[in-house]
Amino acid sequence: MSAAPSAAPLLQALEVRKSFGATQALKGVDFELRAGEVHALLGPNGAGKSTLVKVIAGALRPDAGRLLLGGEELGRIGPAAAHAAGIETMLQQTALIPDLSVAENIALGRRGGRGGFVDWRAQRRDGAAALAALGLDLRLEQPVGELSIADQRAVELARALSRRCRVLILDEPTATLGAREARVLLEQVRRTAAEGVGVVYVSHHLDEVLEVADRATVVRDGRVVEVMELRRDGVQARDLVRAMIGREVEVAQPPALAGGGAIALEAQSVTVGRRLQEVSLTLRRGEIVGLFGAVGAGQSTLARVLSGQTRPSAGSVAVDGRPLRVRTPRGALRRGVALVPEDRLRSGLVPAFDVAENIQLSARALGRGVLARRRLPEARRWVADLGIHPADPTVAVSALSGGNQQKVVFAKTVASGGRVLVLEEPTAGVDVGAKQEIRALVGRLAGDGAAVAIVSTEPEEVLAMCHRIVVLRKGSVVAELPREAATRQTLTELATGAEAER
Ligand SMILES: Nc1ncnc2c1ncn2[C@@H]1O[C@H](COP(=O)(O)OP(=O)(O)OP(=O)(O)O)[C@@H](O)[C@H]1O
Repeated sequence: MSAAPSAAPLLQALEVRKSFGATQALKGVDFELRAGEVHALLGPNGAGKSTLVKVIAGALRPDAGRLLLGGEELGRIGPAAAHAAGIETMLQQTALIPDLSVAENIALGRRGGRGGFVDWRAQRRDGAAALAALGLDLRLEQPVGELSIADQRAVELARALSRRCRVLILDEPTATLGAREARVLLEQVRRTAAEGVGVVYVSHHLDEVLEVADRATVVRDGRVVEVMELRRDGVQARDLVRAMIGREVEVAQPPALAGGGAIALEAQSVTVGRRLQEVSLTLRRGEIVGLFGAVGAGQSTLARVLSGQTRPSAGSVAVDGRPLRVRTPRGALRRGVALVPEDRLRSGLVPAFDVAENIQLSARALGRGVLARRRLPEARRWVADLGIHPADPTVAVSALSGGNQQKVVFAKTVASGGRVLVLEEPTAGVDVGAKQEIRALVGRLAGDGAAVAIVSTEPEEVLAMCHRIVVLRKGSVVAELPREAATRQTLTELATGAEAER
């Protein structure tokens, strides 16, 4: 059943309003999704994208407005009813059961046959059909826990298809994937839409959006500012940026190297079990070094070793010439080493505390906090520098959108006064405007003498920020190159070993 995008709306949201206390997250939003289309939802951090998809998925009750599915009023439904109506959400973390097989996971959550009996044969047939529709060649008996993250995502798509899902909501679905796997997933998303599903695609990755989506609705400050046709010739990322933030954003260039600073950090023959083998590396003051690799290549383990949070099984790390023998983030901070981890939940944000308190947390733990009366002005500076929204440091962090929480994590770590900064995916989930602000700030910190390591699976991230790029594959360093010698292509080839295979 291959369907071209049809013009009649499959899902309509009309005049949807939603407030949280004084914050009006949605100020009367109209949104329309057609069967068979991939429809991107774009906007800066805090624009209201997550709020809108939660309303559509029945997870949040709107204050006003209507939802229609196939022309019929959905009313005020909860998550279970939305699901039963054919509206599914794929979360950033997979929602599969690792011990169950591919077939069982695909069948999961489906109603049994008549009389409650599960018709296993029919389910296997459906499962196989869904996998085939996505172009997947997986064994139905294989436990899902043995699959790569990329294949697990694909099984989730197959599950949505086999459930006859009508609306599928994807929120940053490639977040945990490397570049090559992300492309495969985008193709599978297209195939899902080709089966007649309406796909809502929320992402800050504009190149992915241009590749996968037919249309985009751009939201800013709780309102729709534009609905764009993306399949027309000549639509480029910068057109999306202009619609999202109302101005053009310059492409960041790495800052000029401050000159051969002293060695701040030195790793020698670091090995961690089978995850990292004999990695040696130096970081100089004033220098920004990229640690680039595909997901699982070892760069996250290296980040934890460099920041003193994982002890290597062999080899050593020295900071300012002295061995780094710490185990906790606080211990590392005492030695001036700070890690901004990718996972905000592990990064010690206290949701109930306000933005200013969170920014001060690490510094205070070290006895370096600013005086109480200077706390707010200091926090206001961060809020302005990074464009944290809402621009009020007394708001609880739990009330911030995901991207804005990421900015607070960043501010908190940098405010702790670290001189060696290990930043994991520092701009993941933040909008294009804030990306440039964070990149500019990292450049200033290096200019002031900090040594910075940027850990990323995204070529753009290291190309935009770093003076030098170290490429890892399967736990080893396979190349080290100056920024001028690196391109997206060379980095991807080195990281995947594609070059070696040719
Ligand atoms: N549970 C909540 N309590 C209070 N305010 C909230 C809550 N959830 C969202 N908000 C506020 O509503 C606004 C919209 O947030 P939303 O999460 O929808 O933004 P978003 O566009 O998804 O952002 P991001 O790109 O950062 O994920 C923001 O100002 C946010 O701070």
